[in-house]
Amino acid sequence: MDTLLELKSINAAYDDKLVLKDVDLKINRNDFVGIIGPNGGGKTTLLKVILGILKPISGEININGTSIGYLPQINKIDSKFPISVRDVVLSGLMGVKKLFGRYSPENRKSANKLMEQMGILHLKNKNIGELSGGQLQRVFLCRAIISDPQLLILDEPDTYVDSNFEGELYEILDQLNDHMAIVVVSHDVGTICSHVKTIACVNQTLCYHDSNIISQEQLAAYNCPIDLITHGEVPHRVLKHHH
Ligand SMILES: Nc1ncnc2c1ncn2[C@@H]1O[C@H](COP(=O)(O)OP(=O)(O)OP(=O)(O)O)[C@@H](O)[C@H]1O
Repeated sequence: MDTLLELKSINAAYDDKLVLKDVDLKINRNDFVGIIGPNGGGKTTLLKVILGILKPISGEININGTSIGYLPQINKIDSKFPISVRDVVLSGLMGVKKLFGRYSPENRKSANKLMEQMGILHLKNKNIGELSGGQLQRVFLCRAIISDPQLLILDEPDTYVDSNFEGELYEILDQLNDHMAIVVVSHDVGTICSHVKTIACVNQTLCYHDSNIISQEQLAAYNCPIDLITHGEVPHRVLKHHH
């Protein structure tokens, strides 16, 4: 079981406000981890620490040279920046060698294939400022996976997508999980639990749950807010019971 990433006793803060406290997390090849927790609980901060965007005040991070693809929260992206859909997707290859400073025909082919798979090929020459939230989300998902990273990190990938694409999105993630580890943050506990393999609940501290089935009692014990759960009536959002 190859470890792609390990965090040990991480404390992270903004100014003097402690946001993550004594967090341990290990991601192995083929893991599919869902990160849940209340608003302001520190989920995005945890991703920032993993990505090296935020330096923790203490603790140890072992990345072991793992390549990481990242889908940021779409509402935090400045879509006024003048760049085409195709160029955003290709920019996911920034670390990959270009032929004479240009993207190779293979690069362009894989960008087209991904855009087709996500249903956005017809938008390839559009400026990203002209897209809807759901379209933008697909563009940035293509960008995150085009380099075929060992670890894919997604911060609320389903915020703007409709329920049709949400199903497709998780099918795509399932396929990718055959050869890459996935960490996904979501507020939709029901949806996330039915797709991931394990769950980490983040509310300043991190509680790791080695299964995708989690009861209300366990959520409460992990300090995760029960009001995150949508009860009964809404299809596909019923939380599985613990056996
Ligand atoms: N750049 C920043 N400067 C100061 N405080 C910040 C900054 N970013 C986040 N915080 C604070 O840190 C805490 C954790 O924020 P974070 O974004 O990690 O939470 P989250 O679990 O991702 O929340 P949400 O579910 O609302 O996206 C919050 O109290 C937030 O106000």
